[in-house]
Amino acid sequence: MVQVPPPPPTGFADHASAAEDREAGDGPAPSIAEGLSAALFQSVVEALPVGTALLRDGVIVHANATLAGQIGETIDTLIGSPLTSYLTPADALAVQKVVEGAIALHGGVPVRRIAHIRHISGSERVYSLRFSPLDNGPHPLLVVITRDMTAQVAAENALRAAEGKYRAIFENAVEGIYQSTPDGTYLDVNPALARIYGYASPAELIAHFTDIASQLYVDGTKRGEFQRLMRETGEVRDFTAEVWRCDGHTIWITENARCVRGPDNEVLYYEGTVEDITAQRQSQETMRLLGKVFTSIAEGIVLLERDLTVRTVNPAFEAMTGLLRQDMEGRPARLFASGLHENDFLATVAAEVDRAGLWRGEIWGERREGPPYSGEMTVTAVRTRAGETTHYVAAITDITKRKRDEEHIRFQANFDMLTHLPNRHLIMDRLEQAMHQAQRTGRQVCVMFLDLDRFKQINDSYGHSAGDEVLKLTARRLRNCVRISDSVGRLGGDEFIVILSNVEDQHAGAYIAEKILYSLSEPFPIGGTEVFCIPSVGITYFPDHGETAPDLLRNADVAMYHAKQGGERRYAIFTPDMARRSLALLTMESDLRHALARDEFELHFQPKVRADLTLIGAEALIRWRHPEKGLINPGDFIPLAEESGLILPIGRWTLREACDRVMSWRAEGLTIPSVSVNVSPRQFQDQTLVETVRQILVETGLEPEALDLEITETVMTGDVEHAVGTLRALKDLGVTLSIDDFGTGYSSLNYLKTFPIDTLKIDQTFVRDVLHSGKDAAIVSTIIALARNLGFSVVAEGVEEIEQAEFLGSRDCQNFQGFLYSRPLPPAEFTTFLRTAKLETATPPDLVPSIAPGP
Ligand SMILES: Nc1nc2c(ncn2[C@@H]2O[C@H](COP(=O)(O)O[C@H]3[C@@H](O)[C@H](n4cnc5c(=O)[nH]c(N)nc54)O[C@@H]3COP(=O)(O)O)[C@@H](O)[C@H]2O)c(=O)[nH]1
Repeated sequence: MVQVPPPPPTGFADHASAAEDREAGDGPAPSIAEGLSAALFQSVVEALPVGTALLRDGVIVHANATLAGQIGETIDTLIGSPLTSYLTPADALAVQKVVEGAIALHGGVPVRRIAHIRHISGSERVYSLRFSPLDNGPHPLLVVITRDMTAQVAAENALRAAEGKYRAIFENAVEGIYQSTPDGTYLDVNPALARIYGYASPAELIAHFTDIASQLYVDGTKRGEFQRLMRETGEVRDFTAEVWRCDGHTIWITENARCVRGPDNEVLYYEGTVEDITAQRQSQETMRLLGKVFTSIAEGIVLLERDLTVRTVNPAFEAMTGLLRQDMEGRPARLFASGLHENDFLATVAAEVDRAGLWRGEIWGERREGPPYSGEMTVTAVRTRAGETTHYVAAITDITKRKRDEEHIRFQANFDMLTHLPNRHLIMDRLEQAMHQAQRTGRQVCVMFLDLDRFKQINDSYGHSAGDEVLKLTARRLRNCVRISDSVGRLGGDEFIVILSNVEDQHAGAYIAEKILYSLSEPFPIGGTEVFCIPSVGITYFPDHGETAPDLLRNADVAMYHAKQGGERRYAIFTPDMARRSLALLTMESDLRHALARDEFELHFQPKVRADLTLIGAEALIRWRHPEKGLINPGDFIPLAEESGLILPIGRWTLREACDRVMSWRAEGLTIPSVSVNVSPRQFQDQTLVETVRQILVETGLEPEALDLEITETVMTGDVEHAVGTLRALKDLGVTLSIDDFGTGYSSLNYLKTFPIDTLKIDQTFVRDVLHSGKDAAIVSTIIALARNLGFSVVAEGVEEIEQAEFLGSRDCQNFQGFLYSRPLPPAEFTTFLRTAKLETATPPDLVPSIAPGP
């Protein structure tokens, strides 16, 4: 049975009105308004837009129309019903607890619950139930005000859902998202931005940045640019910048941001997104670089479609072939010179690339104009991940020059560049081949070693290009002297080799040597003049004179050396004895190298006298006191010293020793008007000769006019201008000059008048037979007359008999040197000679021409 509640207290209306007024408030229940009539209060409650009920023990004792409408029942139906009966079970339980705790509520804080009220129609709506106790006691009266919250809760739920959604986007976005202040701090950032900038969390990032301009951007001006855009346009789009990461590395980002403004258009903050485009930029950069590689690489690159039409070519290919990219693109590739490759060559190459992944080889490439080029081509395939070929890349290098260079190098390796004859390497190879052939046929091979006798002189006198010309002409003449099946090679310098293969006997060598000597005895026309350059030829035969190519060559060299010793226009066939002598010479050369240091040289002196036995001078003649071989005469070692170059230090020693010796004799009161010293051709060519003479004169104190230098006629051949220059320079020092062995060489009468000569020495070979040979007598008479006419002094050497001296005197030669007066003497003996011989001593003026020159 429903217990009828007592009538509401007078204050109910007041209370309800106050509850309506303060429905959102959380203060204690207001006191019942005073001054309102109960009826009016009832009306007010009835009119309230919120449901209102009085509950006692949870049962509705009073309800207004709004509550009735909210439930869909009449007020009468409601009264007497527990409020919880209109609620969902879960809510009913919660409300029941509130009702049960109503006593505790009294005088306390109103309690609000959200609950679902079931409408009679079956629908449910969400309400805010606000309970306020009206009195105390075991069964307090509760005012409950119900307000429909369905729309608000739905809106709040929707908002929450939306917020959750956007928060999730914010939290999980791959792009960085931020809100930042115009003065350069972050208000909020998402985890992605923290990640991009290398921070552990958004909070760490936000805490770190106090000035974005200086802390974020590598280029400090970037932030200014960002802000300018914000100011001017309110947004930035695709704003690219390089920024610092937390770890000190830099990355590239792109930003899109906008300016968020307040109601007064003031800037509240910036919000924007950040994308890390480092990888993208790197790949763009890589693409850019690859593009650059493609356009700037020196190799020609052709990109081919699968069907072997040209996709594109690079500039290097255009430059290499003259073919234009626009003419090639989209067309079947024309890479190879027609006629030099099979028509389907490219297809064959592509098939090989499909099979093996690569093709590499040499090609003849086509050019737009001109001959084909020699190319090195590498073709590779561009494949999909699935392995399907989409393109081919052909890289081509023009190796025409390299090929030519290789050819040149091959030529250089085998041929002498000057004469184009086979060089040592190739000629030795040919010799070996000829030896093999001879072994098979039982025949012989003839090896001829040639050396041009005066080549060095030509080189020194006329220059290297003249020397080169002589070598080229020699090569041509040699080739003309032999059969096509024979070989001619150049070993280097002025050394040539001729190989006669398949010779029957040992006459062939001599025959060809004669032929060569005859051919090379013809003058060589060089630069408007003619020079002579005759070879010495050494001959060996395989197998008699050596079983290996080097042996044959070495023995031919030995034979050649002997031919040279025998004079010009000579050839020699090798004999074992020659080898022994060569060895002796080699040993001597080695000893000679040590002789100066070991002080093994000495000078002997031979007087020069006038017919009245006045001493006019002495000739210093070198001797070598060999520790084992005893005294060696200059004839046996001077040629070797010349050849080896040792003559230069030996010559310097001789000069100094001769001058010193004269000074020593003078110191002993023995006067020698003049000392003659031989100057060999090699010494004469030496650039330092004049300075050496000057120095020695200064250092020894000998007056220049007391030194006479004997040179041979050979200086008149070759570079005469240079020779005259040297002679003049020597003369300028004050020394006198004699031509030694006059009549045996190539004296040109024309040069005789040019050369600043003082004395002609008639060679002893003419003097020797002057009494018995009319010709020699005539030559001697002629030389004397020539000297007289040219204003030279004349000395006859090799005078052994008084009759010879008388004959010479009768021909107006008054100066003599020879055994008749004295042999060359060692210094000590020469001292005795000076002291004991009954000789007058001439003073230097006595050395001037004995016969005055004619007008
Ligand atoms: N570059 C140098 N050459 C030199 C030097 N010393 C000598 N020589 C040259 O060596 C050649 C041989 O000289 P040598 O054996 O000393 O013979 C000289 C005389 O001994 C010899 N002579 C002198 N009188 C007679 C004689 O009456 N009968 C005879 N049978 N021989 C005689 O003649 C040589 C002197 O010759 P020359 O120099 O031509 O006056 C010889 O060519 C020397 O030049 C040196 O230091 N440096």
